[in-house]
Amino acid sequence: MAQFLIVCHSTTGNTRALAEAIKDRAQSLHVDAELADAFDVKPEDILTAAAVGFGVPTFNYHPARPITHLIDSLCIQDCSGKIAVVFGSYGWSGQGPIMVAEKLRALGFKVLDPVIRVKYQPSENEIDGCKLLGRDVAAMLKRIRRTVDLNA
Ligand SMILES: Cc1cc2nc3c(=O)[nH]c(=O)nc-3n(C[C@H](O)[C@H](O)[C@H](O)COP(=O)(O)O)c2cc1C
Repeated sequence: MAQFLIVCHSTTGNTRALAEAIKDRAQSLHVDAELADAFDVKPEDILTAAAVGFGVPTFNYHPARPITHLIDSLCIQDCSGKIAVVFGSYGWSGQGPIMVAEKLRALGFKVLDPVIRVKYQPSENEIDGCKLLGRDVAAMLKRIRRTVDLNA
């Protein structure tokens, strides 16, 4: 799997549009980024990625189940220092991404700000915000790679 794995659950495409923007910007900066549906991702795919994006819409006042199921399966693994970004579309309460970010921090992930929440379909400005997040992840991964190269 990719160096930057973006895992997404999206029923009507709103969260997926955010995920695509993050992935496209990271790829444009020559980062090995891949977008996958949560149903197709295994815990080991997350453990081998250096950075992980979680696209999580809110349903029934909770984060989408396929994403929490995946995160719960990571609980006994060491995720400390792994970079994460969290984002998702919502309709009225929108707590899904916040709850996921808290879970990830408790697991040791370094969750970047901002956790992006978008009401229903993203606007162009909101897509631009996702592109900035993709750029930030790319910059961090490049910095890590440079440090590893210098120490080799
Ligand atoms: C059955 C159902 C339950 C929902 N529950 C919530 C909710 O509790 N809070 C909220 O903010 N939005 C809720 N929504 C709205 C969705 O989060 C919203 O439609 C979102 O854009 C879906 O994103 P997606 O297209 O990526 O799946 C609900 C939508 C459906 C269909």
